[in-house]
Amino acid sequence: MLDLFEIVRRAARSEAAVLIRGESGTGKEHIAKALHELSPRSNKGFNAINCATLTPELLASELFGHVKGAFTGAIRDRKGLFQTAHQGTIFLDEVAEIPLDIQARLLRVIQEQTFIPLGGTDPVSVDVRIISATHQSLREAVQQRRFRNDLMYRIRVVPIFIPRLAEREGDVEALTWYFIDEFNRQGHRQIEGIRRDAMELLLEHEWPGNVRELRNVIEYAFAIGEGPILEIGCMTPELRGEAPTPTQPFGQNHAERDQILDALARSNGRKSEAADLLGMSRSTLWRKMREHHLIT
Ligand SMILES: Nc1ncnc2c1ncn2[C@@H]1O[C@H](COP(=O)(O)OP(=O)(O)OP(=O)(O)O)[C@@H](O)[C@H]1O
Repeated sequence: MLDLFEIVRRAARSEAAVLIRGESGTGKEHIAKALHELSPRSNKGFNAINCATLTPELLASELFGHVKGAFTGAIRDRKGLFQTAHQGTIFLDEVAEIPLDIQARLLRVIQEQTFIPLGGTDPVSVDVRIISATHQSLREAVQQRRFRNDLMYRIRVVPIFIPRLAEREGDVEALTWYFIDEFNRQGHRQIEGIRRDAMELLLEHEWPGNVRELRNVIEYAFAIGEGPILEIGCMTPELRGEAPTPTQPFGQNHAERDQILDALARSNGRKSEAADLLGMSRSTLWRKMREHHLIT
C-alpha cells in the first residue's frame, strides 16, 4: 500500500478533488496545504474556510461573494473565496456541515465552473481545485440525508484517510524531532537531545488531540525547561499523569508545582512574568523551581 506521503505527492500532480478524513488535530489542513504546495497551482492562492463555524448566509457570502445590497449589511460588492482562489485551491474544512442549499450551489460550481454571487445577476467563471476535509463519515451524512450523494462523489475522487497519531508507527518520534527543530529555529533555546524516559512517555501517550497536542507538549517543554536536553520534568502535568488540580490551595505541594508549570507556560518561560502571575518574587520562584526539581 502507498504511504501517506506518496499518495499526497501523486495526488498533488493531478486536478482531482481530494477528500481528507481524520480526527481533529491529525493534520488535515497540513495535508491540504501540502497538496496545494506540491501542485502546479502552488503559485496561486490557497483559500481555507471552516464550514462549521459560519451561519448559512455568511458561509454562502464567504464562498461566492455578494453584490452591494444583497442582504442587510452588504454595503459594497465583495468577492468570495472561489473568485479569489481562481487558478488556485480552495480548502473546505468540515465539509459535511455545509447546509443542503449551499451544497446545491457548490455542485453547480463544480459542474459548470461558474457561479453567481449573492444578489448578483452575472455569472463568474472560475478554475479552482477543491480539497475538502471531514472528521466524520460523509457516507453516513448521505444516509442521514444531510449530504448530497452526487456532491460526495464529486468531492471525494481521491479519498485520503489520516489515522490517529497513536496508530501511526514511528510518527510520534519523527514529529517530536520535527517540532524540536521548529522551536530550535525560533532561537530562544536549543535542544540537542531528549532523555529516553521522556521519549518513552511520549510514545506511551494516547494523544487524544493528535499532532496538535504533540506540538503543544513540545512547545510547553521548550517554554518551561532549561538546558539542552528535554526531560520528564518539563513535560505537561497531563502527560506525567498528574492532572492539574486548580481548586487545591496553593500550599499543597503538587498543586504548587502544577501552578508554577502553568504560570511558566502562560508566560512562555519568562520567569519574572511567571513570578508576577504567581504573586511571588523572582527569587522565590527560582527557589521553588529548584525544590520541585524544575531546574537543577
Ligand atoms: N505531518 C505534520 N508535520 C508537521 N506538522 C503537522 C503535521 N500534521 C499536523 N501538523 C501540525 O499539527 C497542528 C494541527 O494540524 P491541522 O490543523 O492540520 O489538523 P486538522 O486535522 O486540520 O485539525 P482540525 O480538524 O481540528 O481543524 C498544526 O499546527 C499543524 O501544523
